Amino acid sequence: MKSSTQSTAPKEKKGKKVNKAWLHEHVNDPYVKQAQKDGFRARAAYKLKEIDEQLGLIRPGHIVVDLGSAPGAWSQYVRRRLSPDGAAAGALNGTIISLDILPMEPIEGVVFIQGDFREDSVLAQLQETVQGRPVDVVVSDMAPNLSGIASADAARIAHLIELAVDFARNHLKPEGALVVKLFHGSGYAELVQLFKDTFRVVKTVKPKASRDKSAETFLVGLGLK
Ligand SMILES: C[S@@+](CC[C@H](N)C(=O)[O-])C[C@H]1O[C@@H](n2cnc3c(N)ncnc32)[C@H](O)[C@@H]1O
Repeated sequence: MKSSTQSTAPKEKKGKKVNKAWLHEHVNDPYVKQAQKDGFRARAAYKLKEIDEQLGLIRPGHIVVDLGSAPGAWSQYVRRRLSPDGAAAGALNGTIISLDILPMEPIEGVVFIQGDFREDSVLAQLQETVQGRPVDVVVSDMAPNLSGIASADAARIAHLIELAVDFARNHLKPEGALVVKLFHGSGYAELVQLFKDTFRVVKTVKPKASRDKSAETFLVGLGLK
């Protein structure tokens, strides 16, 4: 794993000026600095941390599935939550299964599956790894590569979230929780409705670590209907 704390840089198409501005903001970002100090691979760790602290989702003994896990900051956070002393490599009380299209540097005790969550064979591999055990928490930070065509991008995002909801419906404990990232814009209302149809309680959270100008927000479903 690269030693620098990762985040998503804007694509080249807007020119070098944008990338320079992004880089400036990135290196001065307090969450980037904190992530380096705390040994997290990405500032994204603080988004899940805040959601977890607000709603008390992840506890020692849990089985947690992390979808779209690379480079691994959320998995690192969950790993620490499942250690009795909160240590990065302490005894692990629980199970973490992480999945991403991209490779991910190993995290001690975390089972990693590399593959596209949209593919049946990858879902089958995940199901095999879960071994029929009821899952406590599913978290998904999956974000597709965006094309810039709003309707196509919204459809891709919605598809990934629908698949995560299907997985949660089939594998979560009745009182389990699903956290997904989604973006304001077209398709948002329908996805909130899908959550309301699936879960007893639905919350939206915009963590402080999620940049104000980013349209991203997080939906949390608690307890299957
Ligand atoms: C914002 S990053 C996740 C960051 C991660 N939560 C962390 O804390 O390090 C989004 C991830 O979703 C993954 N992703 C996007 N589409 C996917 C798919 N269809 N199947 C699996 N992973 C996917 C990307 O490869 C990318 O690594």
